[in-house]
Amino acid sequence: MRVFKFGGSSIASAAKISNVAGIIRRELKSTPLVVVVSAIGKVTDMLAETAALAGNGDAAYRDKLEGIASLHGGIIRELFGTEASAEETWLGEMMAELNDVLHGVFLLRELSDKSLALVLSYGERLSCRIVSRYMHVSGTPAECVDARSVIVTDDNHCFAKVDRLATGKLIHERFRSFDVLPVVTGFIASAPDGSVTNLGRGGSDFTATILGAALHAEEVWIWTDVDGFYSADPKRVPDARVIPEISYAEAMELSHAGAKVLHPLAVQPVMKAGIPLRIKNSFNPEKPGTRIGIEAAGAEALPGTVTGLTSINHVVLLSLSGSGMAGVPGTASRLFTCLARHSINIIFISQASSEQSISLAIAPGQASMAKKVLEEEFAREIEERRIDPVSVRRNLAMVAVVGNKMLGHPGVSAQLFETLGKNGVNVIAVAQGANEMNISLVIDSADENKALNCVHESFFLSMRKVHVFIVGTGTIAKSLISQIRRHRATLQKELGLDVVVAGLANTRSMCIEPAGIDLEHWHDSLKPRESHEGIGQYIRLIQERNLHNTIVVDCTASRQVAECYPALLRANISVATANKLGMAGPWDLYRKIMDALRSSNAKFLYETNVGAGLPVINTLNDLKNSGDKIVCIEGVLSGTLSFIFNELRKGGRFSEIVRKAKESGYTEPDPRDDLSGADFARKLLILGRELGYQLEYADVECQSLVPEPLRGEMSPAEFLDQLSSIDDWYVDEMASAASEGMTIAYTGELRDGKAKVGLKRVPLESPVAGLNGSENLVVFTTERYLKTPLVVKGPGAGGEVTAGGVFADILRIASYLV
Ligand SMILES: NC(=O)C1=CN([C@@H]2O[C@H](COP(=O)(O)OP(=O)(O)OC[C@H]3O[C@@H](n4cnc5c(N)ncnc54)[C@H](O)[C@@H]3O)[C@@H](O)[C@H]2O)C=CC1
Ligand SMILES: N[C@@H](CC=O)C(=O)O
Ligand code: NA
Repeated sequence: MRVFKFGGSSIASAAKISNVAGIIRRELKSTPLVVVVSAIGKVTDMLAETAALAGNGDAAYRDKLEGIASLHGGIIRELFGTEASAEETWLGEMMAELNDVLHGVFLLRELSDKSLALVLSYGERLSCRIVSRYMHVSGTPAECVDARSVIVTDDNHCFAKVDRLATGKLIHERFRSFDVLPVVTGFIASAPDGSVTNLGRGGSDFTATILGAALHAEEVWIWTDVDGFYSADPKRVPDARVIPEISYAEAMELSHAGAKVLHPLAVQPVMKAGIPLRIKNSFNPEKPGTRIGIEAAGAEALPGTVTGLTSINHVVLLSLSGSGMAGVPGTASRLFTCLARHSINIIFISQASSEQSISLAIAPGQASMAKKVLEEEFAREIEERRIDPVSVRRNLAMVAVVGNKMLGHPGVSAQLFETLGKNGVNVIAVAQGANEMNISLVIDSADENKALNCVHESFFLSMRKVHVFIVGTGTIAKSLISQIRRHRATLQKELGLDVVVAGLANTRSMCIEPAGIDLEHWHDSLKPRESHEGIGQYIRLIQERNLHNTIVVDCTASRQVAECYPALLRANISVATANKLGMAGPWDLYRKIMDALRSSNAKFLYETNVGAGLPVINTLNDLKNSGDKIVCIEGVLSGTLSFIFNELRKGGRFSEIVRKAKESGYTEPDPRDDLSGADFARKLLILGRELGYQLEYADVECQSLVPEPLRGEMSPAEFLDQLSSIDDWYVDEMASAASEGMTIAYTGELRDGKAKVGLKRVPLESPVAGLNGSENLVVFTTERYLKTPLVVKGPGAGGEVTAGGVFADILRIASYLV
């Protein structure tokens, strides 16, 4: 025999009741059933509101009551069709009776718990009769059983305590044998004087497990509108999944803090009797649901030590602190007694061993009252300054990780705090009981979703996500997007890493899609930006989204974007950038970035700032961090300038080569940034700063190849059109150098904190003269690499190699985050 309980959501309409009837009929084929029903969805709330209005002497209760009558009337007419009249007559009688009760409450303007319990009982009495009659007329003989005849309680009317012994006996007698399907009212019971009581909100679950335990049911199934206990609230954690099996204790831990699938009290009767409970979805009955039993069976349970996460969205933290608390027995006792006296429920408690402070989380609605009564209780100590005024911290949430197997398993809290820390979630208070089944944390409400998602991913999922927000949709960004698109599945398979491009923006348009932009058609998702905040709007929205493992990737050449780095880092958002205007920006910006980075848990990587995808910055830092001393860094660090002279050597014309460099994606958005030497100079500036020199851009000696007349305001296109005026000069210059066995190249050098870039004649056999295409050449002369310098050489510009370098930086950040 099984006991089935259907919640209000499962019977909220005629169609849903008929669906439930189908489930019952199907299951009856394999085992006898006892069915428990809640009130029809929302009806208990409507009854409570009606009663409250009547109690306040507000005649509007009649309209509410009318609403309740017509809700049930509609369902009856739909279910019973032409046979509805008998049921409608009965409904009319019930409503008249209820109206009398409410009228009394209205006249007296007094709503006692006893009257409220009576009013609320109509919800289950109505639903039970409707469901049982419907079963009956649709071919399954059934009868309505009023639980008041079998469940007896004390006289605490709205949260009554069950007399288990007497109840057990009555249940036995009533259900010793039954040949028609019993449909029992959930939630309600009777007091010793015969008045109606109820078992507290959600009490129908309790009715079901009391019946199940007394009748030695083989299982108790709670039918609801979700597939079972989720590993976290699916509304907040999209990747949450149904937990196949959990223990009774875990179910209680999970249902205490917010997971509203099951009333925690309901677990006790079946736990004692060792009867499994199952949570099932009446709208998805094929799903196995969650089985709650003695031990979570290994095979089916999710791997790992943590079973589930829960959260309470709004709590307030009260702290009682003061130097006069340590070593004074009785303070805690007075604190708790005082709160208990005022019926203030404590959700969370924490006291550190210094005994200087006790923190409590309570519901926000009780905070002011709690502060007031505690300050009265400790008035003397506060006056004598042994205890401080009670501090109240609002806008907080409580998150808990729960699991049987956390007991004696080192590393769970380490993993928990590490994940939160890397995501910049500040933990305000912590509590873990010695049963080690639950670690509860109080955090800022704004961080709740982020915390739940990163902790959930860390404990439950083999696939870890990073959310990438790209700025810029030009050459580098385009290559990056296509590299991520092509390589994503491999990363998922081989590294268990999902690189989700959650945002894109350029100067005019943007798109934010936390679940991931379709990278095949990313153009279509870009929408014009409405606000005039510039990129600030995008950055603000990224911060507001507050997704876990967020990386902003800068593929622009914009100063405005670079100026956002400090704020991003302070918000614990990591940055990977190809844009040099941060690291080579004014010293003040550079300092701000470095300061923000030091105080942040986020990462900031910029390998492509120098030599594009070539390992220049990482190589330099490896040398430096391992104790080598850099004597000199020299070579060619401009892909564009390298390309120009490599092509001139083959006989090309200057202006045409520059055009080709631009078309090949080597140049800066404005090629004058390359020809002026500025881009090269910035790279040496960055390397100099890496070495600890306080350099400004102006400190770099820089020779410009932009002809004087072309330096003014003009578009890159106009500039290119006018550039041919200097083609002949280069032809002559190359010829003159060649006549001496030399060639010209644009090179740079950083030595003793001094940097310079410019044109130079070099022998034809020198390595610089042997470069091809956009190749860069970086020569590190160090104490260790003195006779034979360390050389990094390869293409130093272009979409694919640069995007590859940015992608590698993203993956470095990801491997830190996940
Ligand atoms: N092209 C190359 O070989 C290399 C480029 N880089 C750097 O990569 C960056 C991008 O270069 P490319 O893709 O070649 O340039 P690009 O001109 O093709 O693309 C720049 C993109 O940034 C966007 N953008 C500019 N200002 C913006 C703002 N304020 N807000 C939002 N979006 C803005 C533009 O709309 C455009 O989509 C530059 O900083 C460059 O120095 C670094 C290494 C190599
Ligand atoms: N425009 C740059 C691109 C790399 O930073 C160059 O030409 O080197
Ligand atoms: Na590089």
